[in-house]
Amino acid sequence: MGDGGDIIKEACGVFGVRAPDQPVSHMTYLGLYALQHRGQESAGMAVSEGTKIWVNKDMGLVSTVFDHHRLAALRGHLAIGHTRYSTTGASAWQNAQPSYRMAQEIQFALAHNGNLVNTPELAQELGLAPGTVGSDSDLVAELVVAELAAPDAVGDADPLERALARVLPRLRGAFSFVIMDEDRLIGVRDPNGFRPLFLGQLPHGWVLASETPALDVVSAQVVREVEPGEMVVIDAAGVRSVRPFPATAVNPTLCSFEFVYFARPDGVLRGQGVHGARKRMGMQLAVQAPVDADLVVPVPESGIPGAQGFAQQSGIPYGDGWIKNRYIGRTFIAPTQELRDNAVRIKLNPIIENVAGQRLVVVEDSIIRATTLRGTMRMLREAGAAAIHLRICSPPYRWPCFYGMDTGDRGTLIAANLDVDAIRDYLGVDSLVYLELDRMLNAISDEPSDFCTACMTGDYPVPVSVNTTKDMLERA
Ligand SMILES: O=P(O)(O)OC[C@H]1O[C@H](OP(=O)(O)OP(=O)(O)O)[C@H](O)[C@@H]1O
Ligand SMILES: NC(=O)CC[C@H](N)C(=O)O
Ligand code: SF4
Repeated sequence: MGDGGDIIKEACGVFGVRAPDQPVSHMTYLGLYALQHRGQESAGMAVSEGTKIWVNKDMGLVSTVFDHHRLAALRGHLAIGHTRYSTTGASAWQNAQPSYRMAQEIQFALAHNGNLVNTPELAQELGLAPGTVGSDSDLVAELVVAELAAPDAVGDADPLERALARVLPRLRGAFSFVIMDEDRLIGVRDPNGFRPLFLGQLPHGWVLASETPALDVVSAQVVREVEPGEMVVIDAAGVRSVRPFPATAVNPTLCSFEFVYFARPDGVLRGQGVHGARKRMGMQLAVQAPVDADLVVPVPESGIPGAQGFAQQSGIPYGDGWIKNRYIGRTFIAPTQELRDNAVRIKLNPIIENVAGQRLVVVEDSIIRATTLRGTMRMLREAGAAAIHLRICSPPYRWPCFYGMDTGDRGTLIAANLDVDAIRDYLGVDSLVYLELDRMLNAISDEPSDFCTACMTGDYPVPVSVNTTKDMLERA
């Protein structure tokens, strides 16, 4: 199980709004707050007042970084924002987003959800000295600057759009971008659409966001998803759709783990409610692996809909096994194994009267490095559970993700190193069953082939290089 020094992380959250005469920085704050679960390391926003773009970002949660005074100073009609989980580049202020540049008298800022898989090649093409940029996202800003400065760019009617049209097709991997200049809001989704991106409408404006709950909180109507391989340009004239990628590159493979864990359950992806999909995963588990038991309990929080589905399908009563401390976020983001272990103990405390003497079905969304379940299963045994039957709403997570989740090396992934029986013994449970892949995909969608499943199958939709490391741009 590795040295425990790697961090398992998930996708970032992006938000953008163009709404003249509206408090766009406050709206961005609300949107980022709704996307906090996608990134808890740093938060930032860029706001345009028409001639200048102001950037404010810092390490920490959205509510830590921004207060009323900071927001009040950020006035304008256009803003983008970001909540970060680092996948390329250290978790440090200089890699916080949005990235801002001013080149050839053109200002722009960009925020990125996803992870590029050709970062070393792109950095080499640019001839950047090591350490010039730390993250793949900042590298994209540098690529745009280089195109703005290209001799044949001089005099172009729209240098930024021209630069994007030249840069975007060179990027490989996962990227949902929100980009702005002084007056335009731009959204881009990679040809695979690994990470979500939605377009929403206000009475007098437009919004882009990683997930639909971020549109809900600013009272924007969901219009549609930005399509894989699409760029939307939003200005005073409305929304314009551009296709910067060759049609042959478009191959929709949305991250299936968005449905399992990343996305908020109150959101909708590909027209499917996430809560409903998780519930169906639990129902499928009950069909695949029935068991005689007294109570179905979820591992809060992402295991809850699956446990509800398992209980409904099996007829076994549903109950609470733990109380979750409401002041703690997601746990596997802490930077050391010791902190992660402690976070689990602080986050979840068993309800002894519910579990003592009971034969339990415990439902969880996923096992990555098993920090959560090692802690929570120990708690259940200490609380006197008579039996523990563990059911997981996804297949074993055996392969690293290179598309926006930092799973370090394979040594950190428990299912890459132990078979299911050995994991059952490691966790000290009576039985352990993972949901079969087909059942998981059928629970998600009527079109189950249109998803990335690489971390469960090793089948990577976009080829990945084994030479990429998180600090590849920062090494001297
Ligand atoms: O096997 P692990 O390495 O522990 O990772 C998997 C666990 O991490 C997540 O919980 P998290 O606390 O991040 O979020 P949640 O509150 O949404 O369940 C997930 O729901 C699993 O419980
Ligand atoms: N998880 C993400 O989407 C991260 C975005 C980007 N790769 C970064 O590390 O900042
Ligand atoms: S490898 Fe897994 S986590 Fe990464 S994009 Fe694919 S399905 Fe999602």
